[in-house]
Amino acid sequence: MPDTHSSDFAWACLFDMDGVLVDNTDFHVNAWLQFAQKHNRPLTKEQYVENINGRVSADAMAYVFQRPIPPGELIVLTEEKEAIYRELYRPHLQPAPGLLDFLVALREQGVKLAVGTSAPESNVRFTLDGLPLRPYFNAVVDSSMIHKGKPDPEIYLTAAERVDVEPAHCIVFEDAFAGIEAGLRAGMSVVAIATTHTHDELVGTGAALIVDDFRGLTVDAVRQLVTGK
Ligand SMILES: O=P(O)(O)OC[C@H]1O[C@@H](O)[C@H](O)[C@@H](O)[C@@H]1O
Repeated sequence: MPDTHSSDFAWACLFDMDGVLVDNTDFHVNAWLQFAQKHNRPLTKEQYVENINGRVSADAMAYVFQRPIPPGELIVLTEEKEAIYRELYRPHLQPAPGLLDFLVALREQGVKLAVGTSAPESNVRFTLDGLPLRPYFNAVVDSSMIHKGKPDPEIYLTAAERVDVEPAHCIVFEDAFAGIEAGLRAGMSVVAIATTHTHDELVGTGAALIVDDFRGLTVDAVRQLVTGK
């Protein structure tokens, strides 16, 4: 019997990490607030969501300290903040609801899978090897591999290149405004996950689908975003 669901071209799903593979936004918020307080810098949750969420550490730290941070200092400050985050989140580390079943279903259909994250490599190891999720993915792109962070499209364009799928045939899964913009600017369809933002806040971002988590998704529903069927 012919497979009516298959597509005649390769397609890929590119996943953001924080807030998507894991529902950890509150832990990042608390880590940033603790970190800022320690350095006597003013920072609120609202400022975090607007200016830091989903962005690479170079941009986040420049926002917190209101100045560009030289490379050596950036490494030290980043690891200080991320150590606080990992300590807070470690006891709660778990995949987002429905994620594992969804990844298995995609792999069974031969869909290429990649991660595109603004996180540093230390947090990628913590999450992808800690769960472990790395075996599901054909490629992982983190902040050490790119020049410009989200909302620039570089992270997702690099991920598409690594899995050898053209951008128009890629679907990005994102929770952050900066990440949604990065996916759209890369010429990709975006599925927004309503973890950091509410469903209502995500309406009007340009995301093709908005879901609470992966339990509401099927391979067919996302395939339609690239095949247009
Ligand atoms: O959402 P992504 O791209 O996985 O981003 C990771 C970054 O997300 C931010 O929200 C965190 O505050 C950072 O510390 C983290 O590195």
